[in-house]
Amino acid sequence: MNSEFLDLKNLKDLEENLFGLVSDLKTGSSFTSIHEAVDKFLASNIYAPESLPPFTRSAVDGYAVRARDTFGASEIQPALFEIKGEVSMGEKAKISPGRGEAVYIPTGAMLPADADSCIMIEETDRIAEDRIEVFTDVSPGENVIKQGDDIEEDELLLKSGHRLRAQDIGALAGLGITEVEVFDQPEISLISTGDEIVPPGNKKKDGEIRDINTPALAALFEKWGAQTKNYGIVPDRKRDLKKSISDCLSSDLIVVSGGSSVGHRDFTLDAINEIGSPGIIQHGLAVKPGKPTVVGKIDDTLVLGLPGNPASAWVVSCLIVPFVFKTMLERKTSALETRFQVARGKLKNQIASARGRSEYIPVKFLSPHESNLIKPIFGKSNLITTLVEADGFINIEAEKEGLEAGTGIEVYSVDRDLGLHSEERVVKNER
Ligand SMILES: Nc1nc2c(c(=O)[nH]1)N[C@H]1C(S)=C(S)[C@@H](COP(=O)(O)OP(=O)(O)OC[C@H]3O[C@@H](n4cnc5c(N)ncnc54)[C@H](O)[C@@H]3O)O[C@H]1N2
Ligand code: MOO
Repeated sequence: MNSEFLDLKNLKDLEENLFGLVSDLKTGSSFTSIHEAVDKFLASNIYAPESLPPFTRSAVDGYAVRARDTFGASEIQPALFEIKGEVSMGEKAKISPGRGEAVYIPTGAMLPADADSCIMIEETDRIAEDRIEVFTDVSPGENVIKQGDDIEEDELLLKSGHRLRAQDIGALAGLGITEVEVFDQPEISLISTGDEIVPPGNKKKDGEIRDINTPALAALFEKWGAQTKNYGIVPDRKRDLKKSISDCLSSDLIVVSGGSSVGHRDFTLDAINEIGSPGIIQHGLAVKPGKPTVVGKIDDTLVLGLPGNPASAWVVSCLIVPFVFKTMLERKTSALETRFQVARGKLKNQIASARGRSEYIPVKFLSPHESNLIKPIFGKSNLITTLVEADGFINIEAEKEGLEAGTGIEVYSVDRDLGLHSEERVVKNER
């Protein structure tokens, strides 16, 4: 193949290739405290070791009774109950109500053995030290949280591969699970290439450009649960690039930004092929932006060569890296279900698109709270503020020549707050 003509594969074919490449990459696991576990991925199923709640409890402040004794009670014809005592919070219920008897119970306390329901205190009137009138009837189970209502002993709570959220931590704590087995975070090394690229904090000379990709991608990958290592900026010399990739081979994934095309100073391809096998798996992706994407593998490390243009590097990362993660962590997914947050939008403008590559266009919700109108944010893939302005992307499939105004379409975003901050985040009023 003349290397100047890329063999553009579509995303689905790439995923099939990747699945084979990644599924044999081992992700270790270790036990971690639930206090450290948020956002980590479970490495084993979690079953409830006990029921939650562990005992049947009252859902109200009131009286524990036998429901059948309240039958027919009303405002006009209250039922009379004798108070037998009370249940203390945090203790075993010792007194049980017999026929026509009530036991005072606070919200959350253990229901006495023979009681099956509770009456709210405001439905009663204390007419003597040991006597109440009850103005309503209750049915068995009313105002009661049964043992195991939350979860039964041995029931599956969370599946392996699930990414732990704050509410999950609460459920684990409630069940007395203080440590969980989680997958080790995949390690991603980031290498930026280009003689013109300088660190963001540096003074720059004419012709130099500050590094956008490494900081942006490190933030993105960490948000997805990876550990990132920033190798730094490597000049456009094959020897240097080979050394930097070789230095990072202990990582699960190496992401090289820039140098993925076919220019005289684009060495990603050669570097990967020369370091080890199997080397380059694919060069060229039928995605716009992102055409010169490189995928390779050196021993047990996957290497992703991203186009240097910031929007291209971003789109390709969004399309490929979550798939790699999911495959590594679960080791059983054959297709990617959820890569992004998804919302429905309606195109304000007509959009043209060239056939041949599946195109990803940044869009912005015009009025997130009233309608779902979206407008495309056009700009070359060398720009970054198009992405800052955007709420997400739409996809125009490779075989389509564009979309009509008014078309309803899915908007994909890596942000959880899809569309909610459009108004505050305007970078340029009109492009
Ligand atoms: N003859 C051809 N030229 C180009 C083609 C092509 O098919 N034939 N494809 C174009 C496309 S599409 C893209 S995308 C770029 C990809 O080029 P590279 O991956 O080799 O990337 P570079 O040349 O190193 O950089 C491209 C561009 O991006 C800037 N850049 C690079 N790294 C960073 C960074 N970390 N932060 C900010 N900006 C970065 C770099 O300065 C260049 O302007 O190739 C086209 N050319
Ligand atoms: O594919 Mo390039 O990534 O269009 O800008």
